[in-house]
Amino acid sequence: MSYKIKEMYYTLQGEGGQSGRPAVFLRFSGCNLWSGREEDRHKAICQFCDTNFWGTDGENGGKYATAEEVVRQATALYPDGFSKKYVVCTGGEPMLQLDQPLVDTFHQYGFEVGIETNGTIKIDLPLDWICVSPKENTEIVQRTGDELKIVYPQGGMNPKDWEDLEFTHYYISPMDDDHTEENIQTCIAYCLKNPVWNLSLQTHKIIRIK
Ligand SMILES: C[S@@+](CC[C@H](N)C(=O)[O-])C[C@H]1O[C@@H](n2cnc3c(N)ncnc32)[C@H](O)[C@@H]1O
Ligand SMILES: Nc1nc2[nH]cc(C(=O)O)c2c(=O)[nH]1
Ligand code: SF4
Ligand SMILES: [Mg+2]
Repeated sequence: MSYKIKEMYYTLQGEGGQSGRPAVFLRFSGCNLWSGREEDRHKAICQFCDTNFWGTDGENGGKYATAEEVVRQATALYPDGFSKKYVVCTGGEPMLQLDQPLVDTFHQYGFEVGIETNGTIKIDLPLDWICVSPKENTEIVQRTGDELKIVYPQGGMNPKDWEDLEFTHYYISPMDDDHTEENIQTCIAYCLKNPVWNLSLQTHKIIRIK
């Protein structure tokens, strides 16, 4: 299996329960809810995406022929001799490409493996951290994990409808759009009223890292 990767870079996890943790971000190209082309955004199932996942032209992007090649590149981004490495598989939709050989190889090389997924594809992989971020008008088949992270407000989506799923942490993350400041206030008020939900900020945008 080969892998189409938009970019791979070393940074801090900006969102959710692992926020602040150094990690390699492995951004796969392609998504099942949007082509990634601006001219298609208005007809996409997911229209608010903040990410360029089209093609393989980013930092360390490309077509990788083997899992070993991917993991070797990820390892090279870390300081030498650190044994609790962490890779966040994202995209695009990482479940279109992430497979057992790649997860196994990351584990062999001393990585914990996390994922940021839209939840429309069932995960049958031994992952160390699963973040599901559901999108309106999709069927969520991955209904368990470590964190459920709802981008809010998101059309008519009601976080209450998601409280029965089996996650350890429940996060509300402000929609980044033309009304971000207002959305942050809406999210703060929502968490204070509904304390099952904790606020997650996109801290990498605040501190201006990738
Ligand atoms: C770009 S997505 C890639 C992973 C996967 N396709 C997904 O949607 O979870 C990474 C994270 O960014 C979030 N996200 C995307 N666009 C956003 C926006 N405009 N404001 C806030 N969060 C956003 C997603 O909900 C997801 O949690
Ligand atoms: N620093 C940083 N943290 C992130 N957490 C989730 C991200 C994503 O795009 O999946 C992301 C990202 O793009 N950058
Ligand atoms: S599902 Fe994720 S990657 Fe795909 S368009 Fe939506 S936010 Fe972007
Ligand atoms: Mg991002």
